[in-house]
Amino acid sequence: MAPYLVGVSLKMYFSHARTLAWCSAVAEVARAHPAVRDGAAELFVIPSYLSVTAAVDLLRGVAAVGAQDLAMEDEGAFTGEVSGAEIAEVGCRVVEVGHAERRRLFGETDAVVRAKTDAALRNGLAPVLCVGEAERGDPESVAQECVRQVDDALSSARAAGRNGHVIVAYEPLWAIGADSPAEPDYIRSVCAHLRRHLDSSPDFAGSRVIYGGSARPGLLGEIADDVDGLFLGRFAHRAESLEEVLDEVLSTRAALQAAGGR
Ligand SMILES: O=C(CO)COP(=O)(O)O
Repeated sequence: MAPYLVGVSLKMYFSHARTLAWCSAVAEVARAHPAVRDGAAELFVIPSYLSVTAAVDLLRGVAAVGAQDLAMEDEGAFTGEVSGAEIAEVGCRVVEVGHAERRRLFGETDAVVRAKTDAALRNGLAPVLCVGEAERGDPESVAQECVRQVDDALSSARAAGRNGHVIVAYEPLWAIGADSPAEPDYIRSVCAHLRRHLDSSPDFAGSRVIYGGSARPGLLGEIADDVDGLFLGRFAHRAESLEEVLDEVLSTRAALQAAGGR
């Protein structure tokens, strides 16, 4: 059975000191947890840039670390930018691309997302490619729109003949920062469609689909058949919540195994 991927973005919520304390607490939880020890769960953590190298050290052996953004270029006169090359150099394995907040607040266009996805893959990083619809719709058309976003984001990398592992984070924009996630059936339907689509792309074999948008303890068991994991935000700010999610990975796998699924 493939491991569930449990990712956390800390966005810009924490100070450096709080990030270090959180990473230490998460490392302790993860080291002791059978879901991580036995490979049932795979963790990744995405702090802000300045905390990335400390997080790599604190989480070594228990969680991959990533950055929340990367430059389109690999080096040069680009003040304020951080290259995928440097992100990989300091030990990151993943990088977020095209998060809804970057699109909405910082003007990231589809062209930028294409270039950053290519930059991630060019540097051996797995892009955590964020896709999602602006408004709640019918799951079939939402899925088609998400597939369009994925294919658009991957198009430059494809044209350059790249392949690799992509983590598609399905995040309905209306569920980000909300009180509750999208309904389980809605999530399942969109994610199942996205998974079928990725499975038909041999150049990105092994790619996974995770759900984010007010994801929290209690959700995984409701959607587990059709997703490869969760992308958590606010509801992972307590290390205990992450522990609950890891508990659910074990109970969910046991239930699926008993039912002969996944
Ligand atoms: O955007 C998200 C993760 O990247 C989701 O954030 P929240 O879970 O805080 O809504």
